[in-house]
Amino acid sequence: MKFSNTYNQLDAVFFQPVAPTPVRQPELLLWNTSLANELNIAPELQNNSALLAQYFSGNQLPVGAEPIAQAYAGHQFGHFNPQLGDGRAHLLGELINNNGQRVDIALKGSGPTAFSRQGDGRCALGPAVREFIMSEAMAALGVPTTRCLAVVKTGELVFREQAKMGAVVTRIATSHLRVGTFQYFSAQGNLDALASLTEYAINRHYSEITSIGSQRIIDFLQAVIYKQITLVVAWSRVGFIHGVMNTDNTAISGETIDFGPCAMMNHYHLGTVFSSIDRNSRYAFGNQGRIAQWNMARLAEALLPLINEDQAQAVALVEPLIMKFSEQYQAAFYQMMANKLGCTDSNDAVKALVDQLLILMQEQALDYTNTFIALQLSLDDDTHANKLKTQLGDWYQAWRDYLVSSSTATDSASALMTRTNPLVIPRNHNVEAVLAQFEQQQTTDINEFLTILRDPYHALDSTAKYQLPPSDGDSHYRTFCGT
Ligand SMILES: Nc1ncnc2c1ncn2[C@@H]1O[C@H](COP(=O)(O)OP(=O)(O)OP(=O)(O)O)[C@@H](O)[C@H]1O
Ligand SMILES: [Mg+2]
Repeated sequence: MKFSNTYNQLDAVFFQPVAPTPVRQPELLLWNTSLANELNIAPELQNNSALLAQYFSGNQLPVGAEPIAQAYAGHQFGHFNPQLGDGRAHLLGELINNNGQRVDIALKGSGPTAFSRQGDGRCALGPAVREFIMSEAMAALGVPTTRCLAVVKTGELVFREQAKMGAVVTRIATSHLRVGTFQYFSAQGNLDALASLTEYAINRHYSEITSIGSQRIIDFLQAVIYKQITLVVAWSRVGFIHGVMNTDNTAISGETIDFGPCAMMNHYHLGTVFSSIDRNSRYAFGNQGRIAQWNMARLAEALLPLINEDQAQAVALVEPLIMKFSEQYQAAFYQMMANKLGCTDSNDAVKALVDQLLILMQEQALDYTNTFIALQLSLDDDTHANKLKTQLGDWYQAWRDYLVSSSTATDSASALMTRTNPLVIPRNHNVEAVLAQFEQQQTTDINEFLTILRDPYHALDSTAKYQLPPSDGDSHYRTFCGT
C-alpha cells in the first residue's frame, strides 16, 4: 500500500494523532478483493490473511500509515453538538486508486480517541458486517457510496445491551469530510481553519471550481447541493432509508456514509421508518429530500463568515441556493421516476403518471422493487400485464397508452427500465438472516448473497431466492445505531 497523506498536513486543530488500540485475537472475516484490486493492494499481501488481520484490526500499522482521529461537530436529530469527531475510528491515511482518485482508508471500531466521550471506541460484529453488505449492494446499485475493504473479528467482546463479538471494519471513502467538519470550525469562530478546510475540500472534490473570493464559496456550496440531490434521488430509486441523516453523517463528497440504522423499503410508503431512535420519523423515506435540504442549509450557515463579514449580505447570497433546492430535487426525482417507468422525459403527463402510481402503491402496500420489475416484464408478457391491470386499474392502460403516444418503442422502454430498476436489493430480512449466522458462528450464506447483490440488474441462479419481501412486510423490524 502506497500512502500519500494530505489531511495530516492541515493544522493540528483538524485531528488528533492517535494509534488504534490493539485487539486480542484478530481474524480476517471478510475481504473485498475487487476493491483491494482497485486500490492496487499487492497480491502477496492479499494472500496473507494473517497480515491483513493485523493491519485491518489496527494491531500493526502498514508502512506509510499515519493514524488520526478527525474532529467534527454535527446536528443530531436537529440538535447541534459542537464536539463529536471520530470516537471509534482511525483514518490510516490516503491511497490513490487505479482511477487516479485519492481515497481515505479508515478503521472503525479500532479503539478510543480524544473524541470518544463515554464510548468504548469499539464496534460490534453485526453492524460491521452490515456496513460491508449494504455498501457493496449500494455500490453495485449505482448509488454513490463509501465502501468496505475488510471486516476483522477482534476476539474481544463489546458490551451493548448484551455482550457481542467485536469487529473492526475498514472503510474506503473519497474523503471523510462531513457537513459537521465545517460546522466544527464555524461554531468555534476559527475562520482560518474554516477557510483552509473549504480550500482542501474544493481541491479534493470540486477542482473544476475556478472562481475566487466569495463566489468560490458559493460555487462550492452549489456543487455540494447538486451532489446531495443526486445522492438522495439515487436512494429513492432503490428504496434506501439512511435512517440517521445527521449533518455529521452527510459527506461533502456526496457519498452514502454511516450505515448504522439504514434499511430498505419493501412495500411503498413515504412514512417508512425502521430506526428505533427515530421516534418522530424525522428520517422517514419520504422526508429524505427535505432533510438533505435542511442539512445543506446548515452547511450554508457554516460557510457564511467566508462569504461576507456582514451576515445579512452573506445570507442574501446563499438563500437562493437553498430555496432552489426543492425545485432541483423535484426535477431530478421526476426524471429518475420517469426512467423507472421506461420514459426518457419527465413532462407533465409523466409526472402525473408517477404521482398516481405512487398513490396506488402506497394505498395497496405494493412492493416497491417488485412492482417496477412486474411493470417491465408486463411489456411483453400478458400474465404480468393482466395482473397489473387488476392491481392498478386504469392507471396501467394510461401508462401503456402514454408509451404509445410518445412513440416510445417497447424494447427501448424495457431496456431503460431494466437499467433503472434493480431485480434485487439487500432486503432487511435477508441481511438479518446472514448476520444471525455470523452471530451464531455458523457457516454463512454471505458469499452467495454478496454475489447476487453485486449484480442487481441481472438474474443469476439464486437471484429469485432474494427477491421476495418478508411475509410480515417487516412490520416489526427495527434497526439500531450501529454501535
Ligand atoms: N462505541 C463508540 N465509542 C466511541 N464513540 C462512539 C461510539 N459509537 C459512536 N461514537 C461516536 O458518536 C458519534 C455519532 O456516531 P455515529 O453512529 O453517527 O457514527 P459512527 O457510526 O461511529 O461513525 P461514521 O459516521 O464514521 O460511520 C461519532 O462521533 C462517533 O465517533
Ligand atoms: Mg456517524
